[in-house]
Amino acid sequence: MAPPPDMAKTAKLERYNSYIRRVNSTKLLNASSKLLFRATLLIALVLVLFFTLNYPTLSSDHLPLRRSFLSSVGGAAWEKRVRHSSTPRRPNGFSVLVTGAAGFVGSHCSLALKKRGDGVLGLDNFNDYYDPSLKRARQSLLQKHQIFIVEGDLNDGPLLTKLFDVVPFTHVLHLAAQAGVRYAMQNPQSYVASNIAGFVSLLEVAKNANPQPAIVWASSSSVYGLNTENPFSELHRTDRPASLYAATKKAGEEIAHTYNHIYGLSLTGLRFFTVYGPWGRPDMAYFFFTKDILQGKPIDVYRTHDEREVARDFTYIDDVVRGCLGALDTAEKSTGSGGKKKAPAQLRVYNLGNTSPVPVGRLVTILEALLGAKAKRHVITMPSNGDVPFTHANVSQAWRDFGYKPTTDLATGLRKFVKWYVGYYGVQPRAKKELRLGTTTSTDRPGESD
Ligand SMILES: O=C(O)[C@H]1O[C@H](OP(=O)(O)OP(=O)(O)OC[C@H]2O[C@@H](n3ccc(=O)[nH]c3=O)[C@H](O)[C@@H]2O)[C@H](O)[C@@H](O)[C@@H]1O
Repeated sequence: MAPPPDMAKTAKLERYNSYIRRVNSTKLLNASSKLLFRATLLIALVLVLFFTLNYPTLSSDHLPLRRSFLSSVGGAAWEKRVRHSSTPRRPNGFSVLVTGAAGFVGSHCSLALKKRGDGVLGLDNFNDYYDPSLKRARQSLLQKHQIFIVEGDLNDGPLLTKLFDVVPFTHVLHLAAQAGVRYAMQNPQSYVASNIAGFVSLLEVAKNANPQPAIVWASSSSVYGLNTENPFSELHRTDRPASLYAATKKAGEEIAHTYNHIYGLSLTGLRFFTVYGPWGRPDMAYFFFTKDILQGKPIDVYRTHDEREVARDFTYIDDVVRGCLGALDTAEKSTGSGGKKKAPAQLRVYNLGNTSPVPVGRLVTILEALLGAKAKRHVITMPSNGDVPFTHANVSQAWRDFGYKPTTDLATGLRKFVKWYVGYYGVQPRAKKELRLGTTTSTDRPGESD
């Protein structure tokens, strides 16, 4: 029997309503799964960006990805900046790639080269071994002098290749490194990554370049290690490093030999002796002693196990810059091309020191006078941290080959450093008046802080 018409209508309405509910819930489901999908995509993107930009090691696998996110590399405008920065402005001027250009020695050398008309392109990874804002301030200073620093890592082979594709560098001044003797016990891998893997990465690209550049690079006085002959000569033993830092620099010298031997690269290693001065490195003793003395904090002054004072051949930055430029000026051309050696090439190593060691206690006394504040000296026996008791350079070879002659004693150099320090950090030393420190601004040129 057929239902009465009213009931049939109600049943139809009921079926219609349930159909609408089904359609609505499907729509709702579709909408929420779309939302879920988008949210997941967003979170994944944020995670990729986070890990890419914060990846803490120098793993080359991740660098191209990181670079493409930073997107500062490549493109016509970028290449134009790279070329402009590297173009010399004097006849027969050099075109120099300065690695570690935002570093202490790197920034000073870049400015000195630019000033005399050479083209300079910087490369720096702006790592946070010490306050990166100081590196950024040096970068701004270089930028004012038309020096462009490419932000990238030595272990990024494709980036280095790209740079050499764009510019036929005549020279490389390789100063990028993991510095610091004592920190090597805390972070050994960073020394291997920068000073060994990074150096090999650079040499691999340089040997394939056409023309091959001549390379001048920073070794270290620490390679003398447990050497007791005095003053240190390039002819002395360097096979007893006291720290991993020294071992990686010594490894660099051996690696330089290999690339010179196989590929005809012209290579000059410079053994720097405790370089100090304006725009210096905050991890070095003279720098953090200054900070701590001003803040009334105690400082550790090391003495040797046989109760003698620890001493260093502290070398002022301007002297070292002259040494670096002298080494570049006398570097012969590499002899290979396209990865093939054509003839024997130049291989050199030089001490760049001050030739007059000063005990650390004396350094503190000079700082006290300049700052007008007494240091809270905590004299302790040198911990087993890779430090050596003394350094003392014989620089006769650098003098003979490029006229290297240090001219700045520690008191003069520290006065220039303190003058820069108080200007840069905006502090007032009590001795300001007596010592005529004056003030300086953070825009002072390195090497011209007097
Ligand atoms: O000549 C070099 O090759 C090296 O010079 C410095 O290494 P270092 O001489 O140890 O310089 P600082 O760390 O500034 O130490 C200077 C002196 O102060 C001493 N010192 C350091 C720290 C401290 O708390 N107390 C102290 O008495 C050290 O033993 C050393 O004798 C640089 O840090 C290295 O990167 C560089 O390669």
